[in-house]
Amino acid sequence: MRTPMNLKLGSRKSALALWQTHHVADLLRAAHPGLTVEIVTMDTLGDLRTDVPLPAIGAKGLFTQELEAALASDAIDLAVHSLKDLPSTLPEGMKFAGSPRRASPLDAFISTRYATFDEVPDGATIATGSQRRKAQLLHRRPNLKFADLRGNIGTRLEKLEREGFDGIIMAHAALERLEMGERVTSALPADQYVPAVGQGAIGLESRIGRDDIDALIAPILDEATMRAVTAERIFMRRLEGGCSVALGAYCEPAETPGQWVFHAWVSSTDGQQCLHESRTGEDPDQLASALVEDFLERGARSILRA
Ligand SMILES: NCc1[nH]cc(CCC(=O)O)c1CC(=O)O
Repeated sequence: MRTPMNLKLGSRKSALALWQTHHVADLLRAAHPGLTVEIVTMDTLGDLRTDVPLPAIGAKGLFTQELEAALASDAIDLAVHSLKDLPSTLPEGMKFAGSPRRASPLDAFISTRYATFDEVPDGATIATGSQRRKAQLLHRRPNLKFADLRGNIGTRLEKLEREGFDGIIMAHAALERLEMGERVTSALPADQYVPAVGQGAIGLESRIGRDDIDALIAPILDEATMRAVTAERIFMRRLEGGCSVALGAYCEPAETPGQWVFHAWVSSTDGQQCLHESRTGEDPDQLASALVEDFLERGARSILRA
């Protein structure tokens, strides 16, 4: 098989995207001494429209489409995404090629006033751009106020200070990767605040038929991460849930070897109508399928529309 000697990785330009792409480049160079890696950066629709809340833009693949066009024309060989941003159904000719080892999947609470989310008093204002996070917080604390929060990680931390929010919620992995882990006030437990599908994982995307790329990336993929995120994406695909609905799914190894726990969450955007369950079993895909069928029977579709 032909191994390309110069590999072109496609990336967004944000600090987090670049960190993740450089991480993939380092892993690939370590696995293939002599390989040269070039990083091609581009803006996506989601980067350009920072003025609008994400659900209002509405398009699928907000952070991925431009990179997919580059894959289609072989301008890049591999696109490096946050897996969370990669839709469950990809454009024709594209595939989810796998993930290296996942970082923290958790949501982080960041505040200069309160040590934990539970200490935040009624009436306080929490900022987040995510419908899922808002719904999960509101479910427990219906008297909180919310503000929208968009932009890259640095911008969001600045807004916490400048706008005087009582707290913000962001992905723990993003702060860790950017060496701002000390900014995390406390992490929200995954069984209560079920993370987004794929959160904390890098998602590699390639053009179907590039067997050379499959062979090249095989040594840097992580089996346990891929079993978990593949199951989470099964759950999401069946519900057609994108980033603008309150849907969470997180699969992790159980304490008993060979067992997995699948945490699932579907709710209305105000968090009032909610399906929430953690189930243990041997096969992540089967846990996802069984849970999603149960949730559909219990009205998941109408709850997500509410
Ligand atoms: N759509 C935003 C987005 N996409 C990926 C990450 C963080 C990294 C990750 O979750 O893997 C974020 C920021 C956030 O959720 O706070």
